Amino acid sequence: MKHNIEAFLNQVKQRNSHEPEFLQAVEEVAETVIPYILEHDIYRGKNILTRMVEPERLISFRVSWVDDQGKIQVNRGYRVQMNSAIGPYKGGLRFHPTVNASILKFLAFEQVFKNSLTTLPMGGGKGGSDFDPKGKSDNEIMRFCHAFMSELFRHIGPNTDVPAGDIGVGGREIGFLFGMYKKIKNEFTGVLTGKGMSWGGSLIRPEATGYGTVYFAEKMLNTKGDDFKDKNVVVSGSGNVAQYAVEKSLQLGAKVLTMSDSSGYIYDADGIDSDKLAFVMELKNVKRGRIHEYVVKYPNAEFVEGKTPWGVSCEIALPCATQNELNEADANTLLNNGCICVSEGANMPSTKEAITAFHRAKILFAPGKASNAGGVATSGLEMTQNSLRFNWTREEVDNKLKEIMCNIHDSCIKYGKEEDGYIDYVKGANIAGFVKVADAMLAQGVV
Ligand SMILES: NC(=O)C1=CN([C@@H]2O[C@H](COP(=O)(O)OP(=O)(O)OC[C@H]3O[C@@H](n4cnc5c(N)ncnc54)[C@H](OP(=O)(O)O)[C@@H]3O)[C@@H](O)[C@H]2O)C=CC1
Ligand SMILES: O=C(O)CCC(=O)C(=O)O
Repeated sequence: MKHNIEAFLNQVKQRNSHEPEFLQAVEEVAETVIPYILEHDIYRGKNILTRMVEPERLISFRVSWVDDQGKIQVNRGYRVQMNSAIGPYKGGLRFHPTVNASILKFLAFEQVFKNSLTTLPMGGGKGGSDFDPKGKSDNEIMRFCHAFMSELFRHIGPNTDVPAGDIGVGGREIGFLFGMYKKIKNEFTGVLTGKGMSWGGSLIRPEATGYGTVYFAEKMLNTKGDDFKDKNVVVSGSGNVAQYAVEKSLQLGAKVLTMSDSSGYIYDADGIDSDKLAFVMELKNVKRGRIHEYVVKYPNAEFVEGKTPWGVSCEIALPCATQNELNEADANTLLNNGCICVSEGANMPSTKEAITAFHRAKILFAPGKASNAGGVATSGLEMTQNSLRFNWTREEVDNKLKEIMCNIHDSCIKYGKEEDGYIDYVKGANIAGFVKVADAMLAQGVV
């Protein structure tokens, strides 16, 4: 068994030697899925995982645009179309200076499993650019988005590939991207999700990833007869996912102590209540400011520069910023401080060593592909509403989101429950995600 995993990983390493994040994501899946493949005749000898780690298509393109000084700028754009066995490619666009093929392939690979877990008919993809939105004017953002879509449009479509937001891409960017797609194609279709409410968006989509992450954590806690009430929660990030993870934690009666951005974190021992959260939302979504401005408004809180918040004592940790933001030392600190539950809002925020520490301590740990699947699931619901040309109410969408998160939790138990009763959510999510995609690939033959 060990030999099969090593041989497989060596082959993937040879082909993708300069892609550490992609290799990290593949390794985590291989370690849990290869044993399952070897135990099941229908999957053995079909090279399914070898096919799944090779993107069906990886598009890279030049994005030229003019900045406010009249200078011509050039960025690189990408779309990784990873797997379309169970539906059109689906996954976000990330605008961040660190974006490269490795990051987008890891995200697209994770997306295949995540989308399968939602039970909705969506394949996996991801895209973006090394464009840095920080400090850019609205007009620069618009010109960049229009230039990006002037190439991307030929590779996507409502039945082909449906992008959405991710880091650096929110409602504003989706609007500009949609506007250019509509102009070039002369059609009004559900080609993107995360759209505004007056032009095809779904209620609850902005909230869905953060809410879903908390719904999943609550389900995990329920297996121990526990819940969010009166728990101390530490959150990283202050963007879309973090904001709504904080909101839902507060609604469930928890006390949220931290939020962060790439400059550091704020620690508010009195708790970030709903008024303080409204301030953060205005600061981040409208003023596009930095998290340290929180302590100017709320001087009882402190700002810790250049650090992540994992040293703050808590029962529940919600990493909602970025990949590999929580390492082994952080995991041990969280465990020593009494943390009992980690639910990933971000994609792959915990390193492999951190996950091993959580598993060894047998605490509740949910990998992002299960716990943050509420975002893409609600994108799937947006696609359904677009096809129906009908909008569901806030309550209807929220109930469907809860049901989907509940089903994902059940799938993780089905494939991840161990003999001693401990639930390995990593194993559960990987195998459950794999089975549906693998069955579809087998049915469709070698294509
Ligand atoms: N939006 C969605 O629906 C979904 C998002 N996700 C994942 O959730 C995570 C957050 O995404 P989202 O909230 O949408 O993105 P946003 O752009 O809205 O927010 C990102 C947040 O993370 C921080 N951050 C980004 N990069 C780093 C870094 N290198 N170090 C420290 N902090 C960093 C940002 O700080 P700063 O402003 O300083 O850069 C910001 O606070 C990502 O991993 C994304 O892939 C997963 C599922 C769905
Ligand atoms: O809503 C979507 O399609 C994308 C969400 C996403 O990028 C993710 O799940 O990581």
